[in-house]
Parts: sequence; structure tokens; C-alpha cells
Amino acid sequence: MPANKVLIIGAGALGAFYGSLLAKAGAEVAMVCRSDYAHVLNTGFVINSYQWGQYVFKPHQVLRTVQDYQDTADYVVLCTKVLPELNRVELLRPVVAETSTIVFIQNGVAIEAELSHAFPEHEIISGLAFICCNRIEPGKIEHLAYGRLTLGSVKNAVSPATEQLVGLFQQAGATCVASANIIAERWVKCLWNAAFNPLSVLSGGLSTLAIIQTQEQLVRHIMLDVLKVANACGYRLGLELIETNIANTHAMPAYKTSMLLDYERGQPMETEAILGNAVRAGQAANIETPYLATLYALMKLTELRLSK
Ligand SMILES: NC(=O)C1=CN([C@@H]2O[C@H](COP(=O)(O)OP(=O)(O)OC[C@H]3O[C@@H](n4cnc5c(N)ncnc54)[C@H](OP(=O)(O)O)[C@@H]3O)[C@@H](O)[C@H]2O)C=CC1
Ligand SMILES: CC(C)(CO)C(=O)C(=O)O
Repeated sequence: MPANKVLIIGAGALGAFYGSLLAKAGAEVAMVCRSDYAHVLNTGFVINSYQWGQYVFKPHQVLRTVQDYQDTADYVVLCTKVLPELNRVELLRPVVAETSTIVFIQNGVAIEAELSHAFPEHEIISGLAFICCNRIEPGKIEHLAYGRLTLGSVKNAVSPATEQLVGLFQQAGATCVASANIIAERWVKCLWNAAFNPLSVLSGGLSTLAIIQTQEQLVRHIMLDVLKVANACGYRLGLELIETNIANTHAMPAYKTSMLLDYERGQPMETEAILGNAVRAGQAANIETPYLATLYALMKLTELRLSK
């Protein structure tokens, strides 16, 4: 029997959306729904997708906590935000069986090592989502644009488990590709996130389009800092990636970053996963990152203000 039991931890925008696609492909998808448990148990998720239209996704099992899962998942998929106060290893531990593959679909760099250390014998797949997707109310997800998913083993290979998961997403009609260099790709995505996510917050809520139309040079400097760090860490990212990212952002619809949505909702932001980890990697490699480090400091000050 093909591996098709999936447990998704983190029933927010991405968890619900990608979970619904796996269910479309015939997988048995169980979801850990923290705040939305009662709502999803009663009515399922309503997904309003620019690509697939509006549909209801009723998970095979709706669970309040990971401890409530009594089955053995082929894939345990982590779709929470990456936050210092959230212990990803402890969240996964109760449900990772000997045969389970761990998958994380999350933003940020240098976030794979803690999972590799905690689960050295397990296959771990890193996922990168290029999508604009929001949870607008309990159990209600808006898929506004894009949707591509890139998956690859953290050992920088395309494993059979990766190929099988890519196949499931493709069966659902999703754009999903396997990568043999997923960690380098995390750095490529970080070029964009490290610039636009904090600038959208620090500007008090400007869209990506407003930022790129007025601060293209600043964006270029920030991306260059990230690129230098990535290269010092051994990932060969070409300078042309910066111009491609800038051109793509001009062509994108005006978009609120996921960090801006968290800021507006008073929720914790992925400052450490996206900026802090990149700054620390730069320090470890003796690379100066004046723009990146300044953005990181300003975000820490913003977080301090919000905590008062
Ligand atoms: N949304 C997007 O368009 C994109 C998001 N990403 C990345 O994907 C990842 C997920 O983002 P997104 O889906 O937007 O996030 P959301 O904030 O929409 O969802 C996160 C979910 O995780 C749940 N959660 C948090 N802690 C726990 C816990 N201890 N146990 C169970 N559930 C928990 C939250 O539950 P609760 O509601 O109870 O807090 C929430 O449902 C992030 O790393 C983000 O940067 C990447 C590209 C685009
Ligand atoms: C690049 C983008 C917009 C979606 O892929 C994102 O990662 C975010 O909003 O944090």
C-alpha cells in the first residue's frame, strides 16, 4: 500500500491548504487544530482558492493536540510558524514513529539542524512554499495567489519519500517540485523574506509593491547581505538572483507578507527564523551584514515595544 497517512501539525493557512491538496490526492489527512478545533470538527475547512474555487475540506481526523493522534503517520508535516517559544522537536516527538517521514513547510534559514539532531535516523523533508494564503477566520482559508511547493531532503538529496510526496501533490494538480539543493533554496527564499517581511512591518503595513516601487535600492542592499552570508556558508548563490527577485516583486500583486499579517493580528513574528538566524550565520562566518543586522535590530525593538 502506498504511504498515504498524513498528520498535519499547525492548521493555519498553509497546513489547511496543503492538507486539503493531499486529501484531494487520496491521502488520509489528520489535522491537529489548536484554536479552531471545535469549528473544524463541526464544519471542516472552507477553502477559497483563486485556482480551485471554493471547496470544503473535511480531514480524516480532527485532533485537538498531537497526543490525541493514535495512528502511525507516514508523513508528519509541521506547518506552524517558526518561533523561539515553540519547541518544534517536542511538538513532533509524540507522533514521529520509526517509519514516519518528517516534513516541515516553513520559512526561515538554519532551522533544519535542530530537527536533524533530534531525529538523526529519520528522513526529514524541508518544504518551501511560494504562496499567498491567509486564514481569515476560524477554519476559513483564502488562497490568493501562487502555490508552488518545493520539497527536498535536508541531506540535500531527492529521496524516494520526497518523490512520493511530490507525486501526491502533483496528483492533486499542485505545482510541486523536488529539489536536491533544498538548503541553498531556503537561502534563496530568504533573500526575499529578509527584505520584504520586516520592511512591511517596520513601514507600518505597506504592501510589497509599495516597498519595491519606492525602496528598490534598500531592498537590493538587504538581499546582497543575505546573499553574502549564504555564499560564505557554502551555498553558491549568483548575484542575478537579486535582480530576478526584484523584477518578480514588481510583477506581483500588492501583497501583505505573512509577517505583516502576524503583526497586524498581534501574533508573534518569525524575526529569529528569518533575520536572527541569517545575522548569526553571518557573524559566525565573519561577514558584515549592515543592512540585515539593522533590520533585525529594528524588528527586535518593535517586538520589545509590542511586549510592553
Ligand atoms: N501564509 C503564507 O502565505 C505563507 C506562509 N509561509 C510560512 O509557512 C509557515 C506557516 O505559516 P502560516 O500557515 O501562514 O501560519 P498560520 O499562523 O496561519 O498558522 C500556524 C498554525 O500553527 C498552529 N500552531 C502553533 N503552535 C501550535 C502548537 N503548539 N500546536 C498545534 N498547533 C500550533 C496555529 O494554531 P493557533 O491558531 O491555535 O495559534 C496555527 O493554526 C510559516 O513558517 C510561514 O512563514 C511561507 C510562505 C507563504
Ligand atoms: C514569499 C511569500 C510572500 C510567499 O511565498 C512569503 O514567504 C511570505 O509572505 O512570508
